[in-house]
Amino acid sequence: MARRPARPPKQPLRHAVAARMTADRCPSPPHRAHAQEHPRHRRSAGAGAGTGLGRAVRWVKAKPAERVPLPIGVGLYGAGGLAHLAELPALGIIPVTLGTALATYAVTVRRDETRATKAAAAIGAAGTWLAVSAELGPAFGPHAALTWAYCTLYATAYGIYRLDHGTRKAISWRRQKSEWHRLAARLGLGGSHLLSNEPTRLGERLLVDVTGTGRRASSIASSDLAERMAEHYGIPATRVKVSADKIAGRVRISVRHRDPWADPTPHPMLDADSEIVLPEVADAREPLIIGIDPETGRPLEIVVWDEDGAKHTLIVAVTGGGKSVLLNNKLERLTAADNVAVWGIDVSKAKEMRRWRKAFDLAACGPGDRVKALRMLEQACKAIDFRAANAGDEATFIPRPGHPLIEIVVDEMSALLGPNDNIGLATRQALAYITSKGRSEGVGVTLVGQRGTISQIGDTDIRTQINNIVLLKINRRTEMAHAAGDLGLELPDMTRYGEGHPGVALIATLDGTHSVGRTFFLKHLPDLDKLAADRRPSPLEPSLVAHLGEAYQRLKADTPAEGRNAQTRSAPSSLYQPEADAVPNTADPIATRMHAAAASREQTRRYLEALPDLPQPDAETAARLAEAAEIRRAQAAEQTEIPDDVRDRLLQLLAGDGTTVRQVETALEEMGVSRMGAWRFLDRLRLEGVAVLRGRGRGSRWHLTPEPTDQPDEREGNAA
Ligand SMILES: Nc1ncnc2c1ncn2[C@@H]1O[C@H](COP(=O)(O)OP(=O)(O)OP(=O)(O)O)[C@@H](O)[C@H]1O
Repeated sequence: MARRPARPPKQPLRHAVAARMTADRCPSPPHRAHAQEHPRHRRSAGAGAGTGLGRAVRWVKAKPAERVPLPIGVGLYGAGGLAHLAELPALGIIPVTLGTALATYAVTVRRDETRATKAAAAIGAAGTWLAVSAELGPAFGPHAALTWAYCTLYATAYGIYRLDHGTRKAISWRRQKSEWHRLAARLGLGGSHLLSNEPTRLGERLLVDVTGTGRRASSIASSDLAERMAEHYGIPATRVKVSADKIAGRVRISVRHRDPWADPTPHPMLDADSEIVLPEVADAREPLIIGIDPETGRPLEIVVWDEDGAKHTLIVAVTGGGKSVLLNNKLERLTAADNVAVWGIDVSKAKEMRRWRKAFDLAACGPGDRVKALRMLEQACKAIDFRAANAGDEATFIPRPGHPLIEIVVDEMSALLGPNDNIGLATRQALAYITSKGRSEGVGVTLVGQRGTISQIGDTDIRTQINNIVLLKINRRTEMAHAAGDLGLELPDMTRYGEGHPGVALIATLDGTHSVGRTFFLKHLPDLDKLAADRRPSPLEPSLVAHLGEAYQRLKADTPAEGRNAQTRSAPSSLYQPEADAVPNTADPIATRMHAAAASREQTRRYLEALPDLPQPDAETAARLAEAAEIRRAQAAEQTEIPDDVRDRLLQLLAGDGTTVRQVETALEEMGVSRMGAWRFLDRLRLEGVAVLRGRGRGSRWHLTPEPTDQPDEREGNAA
């Protein structure tokens, strides 16, 4: 059996520690002082050790940017002397110099034109010196005047070289690298190398190669390195962020020397000197800018729509964490967009929401508007069904002017979704439908509250459909897990990140990306009034308006006076009669559950039926709305073409006693026409004067338009 080689004897601990300490103090580049102890430096330190030339080489290599030109200067002077001794012809040197300068310029100009010019100029100057000294001798003139001239000119050139931006950068980079080596030894990262160091607005961002440390980048990122660096710089631990780079063996370290949250950032629309400029007209298809990352100066953005459809967003923070300010920022952008119809709901105090409502398509503001909010959500469900049935070639709804994304914004979500009464139940059901089906039909939801728990959101079915999670100031890390699930454990700790400042927001998406920044300071009510003043709601597509019908028009017309009695439209509590629907206590648990479900459905139905209707608009408004609806209907009919087979079938149905809409829908469904399509075809026939609707409500029927009566002959003929 092969014997394993004997292990070398273990070093005494004292020697090992002494050797490590010497190595740890090692600055870069390597030096002889600890070459014996530091194996990685032994090779380089040994080269040329002891000889004068070796020492000179090491001296130059220690600070190459500063020292390389010095031996070049001496060498060039010597070369001038040799050229004179060898009696080289000056006229031969000049063309060689010119050729070399041109070749150098041509090779380097593509990479960096300034450097190419400087290199060509340096070669030209060196060639000129060689030519002059070959001709005259370097010590030509009284008191070796040519030598003095050379020294003066070279010293001047060296001074210019030291002032050059590139030289200063190289010197500073070398210093940073050697400083990093000293710091790394103190941080337990001996053997690591600085790859880059970029200044940021608040400090610096380092990229470090840690392969030489023998540790994995991920283990270094999750170690206490951030805290130790913060300790070194004397700053809060939250201002140092260490993360593994996407290339293995590298870590990224961001150090914010300045307090990022010291000053609020005014809203760009209210600040003429803002570094971020917001477009006057926003576009829902682009991320909406709601703040700024103070470290990079990059905008803090939130996505409301992408190619996969509308995004549902959950915004969570403790009281005073900055929810309203963030929401104001989002509403400002949504109402500035010409392809978004905002439906705002806040059934709590709704102080801020009331300021924006004139720019909303629909709004429910205040505790008395719970029923209205429910009706709005029901309309959203109808809109989803309608858009799904009339999508044409669009797999996913694409927002554009006159065909807008419907963004339902619910502030104080627990007030709307939390109550366990029948309105609460129906509201949660409607919202669960919207969040699960609305994405591809251009209906998005924003929910705002203090916690991301099911008791606040109301339903797991709603919670699981959220795509964007926005976290502001929170008290406990578990709150992040409530809002973001497992993802919450991987995100920056928002209990500490903002150092207690409100408005510091983390925006995370379910695919794992996140960004952090601070919202623009948009809080004061007069500022909201100023911004909302000229904003008008984006209109829905006319066909959808026609489909939603009178119920939508009434919601639109319902603009209650401020401070209306909160009780006027609240649910009559007497309707809830648990005894009436008592579930029989049977031994079969499935039967008991079925009974309970049926009783609950029945209660909800009775309750909703008994809810008072929204107030009727006044006569003038009603006439205006009816006229507008009629115009839109006529426009839709004008754009409708009836295929011949459908026209024949319709004429058959209309002949005789006429037909009901239901009969037309059923007949055309067999021909692949949607319900909405059936309505449009009937409207088209009416526009053409072929069909007419008689009667109202359920008893209404469509008939062929009677022939004109002022043709007595024909009538008589017919009668005959
Ligand atoms: N981006 C910000 N920059 C500076 N200060 C901010 C910012 N956001 C919020 N604040 C400060 O925090 C305070 C509370 O903000 P906000 O009203 O938005 O919190 P909230 O979470 O909505 O509170 P509540 O739950 O009580 O309604 C504001 O009055 C403002 O002074």
